[in-house]
Amino acid sequence: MLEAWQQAVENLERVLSERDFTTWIKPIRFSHIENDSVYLSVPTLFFKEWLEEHHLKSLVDALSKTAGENVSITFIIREHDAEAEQLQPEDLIIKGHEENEQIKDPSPESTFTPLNYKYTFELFVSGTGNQFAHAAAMAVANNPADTYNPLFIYGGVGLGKSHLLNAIGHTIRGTSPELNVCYCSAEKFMYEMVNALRQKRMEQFRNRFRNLDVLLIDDIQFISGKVGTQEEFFHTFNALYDMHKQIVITSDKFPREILDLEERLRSRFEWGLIADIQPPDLETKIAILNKKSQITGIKLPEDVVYFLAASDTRNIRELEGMLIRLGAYSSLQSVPISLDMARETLKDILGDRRKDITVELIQKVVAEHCGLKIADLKSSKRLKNLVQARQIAIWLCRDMTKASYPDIGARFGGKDHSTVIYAAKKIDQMIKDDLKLARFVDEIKNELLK
Ligand SMILES: Nc1ncnc2c1ncn2[C@@H]1O[C@H](COP(=O)(O)OP(=O)(O)OP(=O)(O)O)[C@@H](O)[C@H]1O
Repeated sequence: MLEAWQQAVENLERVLSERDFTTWIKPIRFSHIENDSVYLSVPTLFFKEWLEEHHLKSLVDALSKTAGENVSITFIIREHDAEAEQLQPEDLIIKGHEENEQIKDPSPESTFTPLNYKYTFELFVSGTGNQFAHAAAMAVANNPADTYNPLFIYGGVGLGKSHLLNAIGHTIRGTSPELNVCYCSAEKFMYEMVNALRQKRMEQFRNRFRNLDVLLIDDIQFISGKVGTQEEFFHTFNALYDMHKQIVITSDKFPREILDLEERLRSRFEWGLIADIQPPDLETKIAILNKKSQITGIKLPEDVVYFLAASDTRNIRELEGMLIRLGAYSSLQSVPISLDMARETLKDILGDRRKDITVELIQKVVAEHCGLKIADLKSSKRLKNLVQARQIAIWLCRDMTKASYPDIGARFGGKDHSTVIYAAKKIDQMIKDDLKLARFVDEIKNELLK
């Protein structure tokens, strides 16, 4: 069986990438056979779990082939892998690991994660919610280590943190190509560290990170609860900070809210400037959509831009997702993007969150917002403010509920369905022409979606 194993390893070397083979197969040792299973020893628990998840099938296939029989494999952890044991097992577990090329590349000479070419300042729309973080990022990009250090950017998912971090990197690389800039997610930092430990090249790892001019670390909340990674990052941080090198960190939480983070790291994150990103308002969402539609070439009519911007999207990534979906649908089905098509195509995405919204709820919230009674909305009174409130309520019912036109008409005091269509169209038009009204309607929508 030992010979079969050696042959299997040789065969695997031919089919796997050099990187995968060196990293994952080479360190495996044949141990013994017990109860019809081949026992292979590996350096760490992390290694064992990784192999089980990613390479077990190829190992079993390769060994069964060379052994001429079906074999099963059991991994055991080698004793006395001293350096690797410095880390706690829970510190070695990579959660939600993304299998992209950069993360997969653990070789000593692996480069840092490349910057995303789409995430530049030119393509970032500054608006309410991100203005402060945007300005802080620009200041740091134009004067690294001379303004805010560290710069800590935090905010909810998909609101542009990575975009700003990459933009800082692009600007510095453009203006000061001599500076050594590293963009790296906290997850990748940990992953590289684990590999360095296993391959006994911690010195190389430290030299790489501690000789940078600019360290851009994305999603630092990932190191929460990971003791070994926090320790290493602490020393990296200190080394860079003491040498007046720029550090920029992003997180989905304020430093104090990151659980299981050592106090000494937490306080360091607060040494420089903390800038938050809040969800964008309607105008910013419209500007971002217009920018993305320019970049992607997916042309959106104005009413669709408003429809997307005013939808209850939680973040910009989702907004982009909807744009891409409309673009794909339009090109695959050869239909132009229109408001009706957008409603239909996105109903699954938007529908779910709206199932609790009823005509009655809309009437109540609109009446409250406009200082009217629900009965006024249902009446036939023609006072200007009343007519507009009624039309807004009807428009919201069409947009946010599944009620049909006749149904909506019936619940607004027995109006016929052409009145409902007219009201909805009127507001469609007014929203395009009157930003104040658009904002007002958006406020009511937000209230309904709370
Ligand atoms: N102000 C903006 N202008 C233009 N595009 C933006 C803006 N904010 C976010 N985006 C876009 O939204 C998408 C998500 O942004 P990004 O990945 O930077 O979010 P994030 O805050 O880092 O999210 P996560 O918490 O998931 O890491 C990207 O495609 C980005 O280009």
